[in-house]
Amino acid sequence: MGIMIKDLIESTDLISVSNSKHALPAKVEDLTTLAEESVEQVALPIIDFSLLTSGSPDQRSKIVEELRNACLHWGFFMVVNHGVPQSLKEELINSCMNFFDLSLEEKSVYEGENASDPCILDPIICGTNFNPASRSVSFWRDYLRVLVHPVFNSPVKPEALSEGLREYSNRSREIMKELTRAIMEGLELEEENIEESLELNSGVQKFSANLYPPCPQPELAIGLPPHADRGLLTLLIQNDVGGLQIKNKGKWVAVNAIPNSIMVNIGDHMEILSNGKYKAVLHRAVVNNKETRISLVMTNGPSTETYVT
Ligand SMILES: O=C(O)CCC(=O)C(=O)O
Ligand SMILES: [Fe+2]
Repeated sequence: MGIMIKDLIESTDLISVSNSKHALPAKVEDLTTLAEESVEQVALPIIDFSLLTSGSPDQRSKIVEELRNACLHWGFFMVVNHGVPQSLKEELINSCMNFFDLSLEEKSVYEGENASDPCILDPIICGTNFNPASRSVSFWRDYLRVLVHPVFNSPVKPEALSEGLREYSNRSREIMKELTRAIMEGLELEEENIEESLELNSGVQKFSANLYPPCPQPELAIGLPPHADRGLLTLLIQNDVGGLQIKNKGKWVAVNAIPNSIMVNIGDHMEILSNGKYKAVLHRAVVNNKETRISLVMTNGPSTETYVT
């Protein structure tokens, strides 16, 4: 496989990324907004998940209303009291870090047979956006992507990854279903049974670990370019290093998760379900020159058989 960024910076003395494929042409991005300090930090709405599942009817209605406002004005919110133990989050982050620490040879098992065909998803794929053979722009990110539902997959190494991933897949699916129900309620589009009509119990869950090693010239590179997510809702957890920015009212703002929260955002299927009322908001990841950032992202979609209208 081609070298990954983590292995590249560990094997060489990379001090500059300008004139390399990691540097962005000024036209692609407004570079002045890439430096962390030039972007305003905002506090996203906080949703108390426990009140949805075990609050009084009044408490639940209040959360439904808060979700409505969060979806309408931000497309991103932080969920607290979600029931995912902090220990599971830490274990998952550690085992993903350990995965990236494997040798290139061990990681290359997951190069992906269909990597060049976006229509075929490999059950497990690991790679980087760095392509030494290409002159086009590439991004400062290594990744591992695993399809975890309806069929569960996991790399065999490190061993702890598989167990944590299965547990997190199950728990995040429950959170996603409950949030979807509450969001539908807030839209007054209460379907008889949203789980059934979207076949959520056989929904597609894709897990990605994104690794952003320190970059010598972060102002010239980007971790992940602006995009909106596929699916209904995306759940994101990360280590303590910031880097996520979202586009809000026409400008980029930095969002930092409060400890022990899960960041959730609207995907394009939810935008369609809400008849365009809730937008799948653009977001991107910037990099820094000090610390490695890791984000663990679970996208949750309907089943492959469902037409979302
Ligand atoms: O790393 C992040 O904060 C963003 C990751 C992301 O947006 C994605 O994987 O879709
Ligand atoms: Fe994303």
